[in-house]
Amino acid sequence: MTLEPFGVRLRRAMDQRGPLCVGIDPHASLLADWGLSDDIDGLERFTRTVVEALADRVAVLKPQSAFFERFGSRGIAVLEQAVADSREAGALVLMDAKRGDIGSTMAAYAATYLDPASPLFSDAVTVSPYLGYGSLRPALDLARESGTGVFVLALTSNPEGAEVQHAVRADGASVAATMLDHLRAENADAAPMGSFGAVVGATLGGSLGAARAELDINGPLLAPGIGAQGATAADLPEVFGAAVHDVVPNVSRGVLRHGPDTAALRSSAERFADEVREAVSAVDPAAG
Ligand SMILES: O=C(O)c1cc(=O)[nH]c(=O)n1[C@@H]1O[C@H](COP(=O)(O)O)[C@@H](O)[C@H]1O
Repeated sequence: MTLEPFGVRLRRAMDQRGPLCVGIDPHASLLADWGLSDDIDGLERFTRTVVEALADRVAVLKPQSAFFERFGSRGIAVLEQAVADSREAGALVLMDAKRGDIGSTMAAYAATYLDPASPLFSDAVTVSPYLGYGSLRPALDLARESGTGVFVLALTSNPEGAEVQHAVRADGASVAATMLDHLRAENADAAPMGSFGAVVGATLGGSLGAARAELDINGPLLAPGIGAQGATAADLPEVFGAAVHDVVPNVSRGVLRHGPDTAALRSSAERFADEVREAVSAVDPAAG
């Protein structure tokens, strides 16, 4: 079965479920707060609880691979199950793996997450372009073929990102703006939105500089940083301007800290989703 392009599926999910992405980040400290052991059983129970609470209602779930890799092959098995169960319940799965390597190795990462035959097959994956945007080509091509998506780190939510991402090339363009340019070209002619997204932190306030004018990539903008990193839904219009209509805000710890109670996880996700809806609806899509 061939999937519709990821951008089509994502826009539909955003319209139907609201644009929120909830991260599945089983930090050791969260396992402890939930009364779970820091072992494979704790990981499995934490993950199953989040998936059961949210996969039938949020647009996107974003498992953070690092927290599963930490437990070796049994952690990966929990991740595989979470991906399958989440997709089965109707959530799109964005695998947060932030892979990036030379093209020939990138092809193997692409096969891991974007080949429908893979046990970790996901709807989209995060990648790092800092070996050069062109090194991502195998992932971009496989995503196009398999109806999946790729999210490229452009302006990350952490303060250390600026030294790389705001660096200016000989032609005057910043590194981040260059990534956004590449993505715009990748998404050209796609409707209602392309499958190739950028990661732009919700924490960046007014500090995007010239890159803010480059956010119109005709693709999704994953915006982590709401909740534990200090940003709020109300910050989104200032950071993104009219591009806020393409933003998929991510909250991980801000929701997860309400577990293990299922109802509390759900109402927290609903609250964030309502706040995002309200902030986004206040922005005129035609505004600059
Ligand atoms: O790609 C990401 O998701 C990401 C990019 C970024 O710039 N900043 C960022 O925090 N993330 C991820 O988003 C999640 C944020 O988690 P919380 O701070 O708990 O909401 C983590 O899984 C991060 O790895």
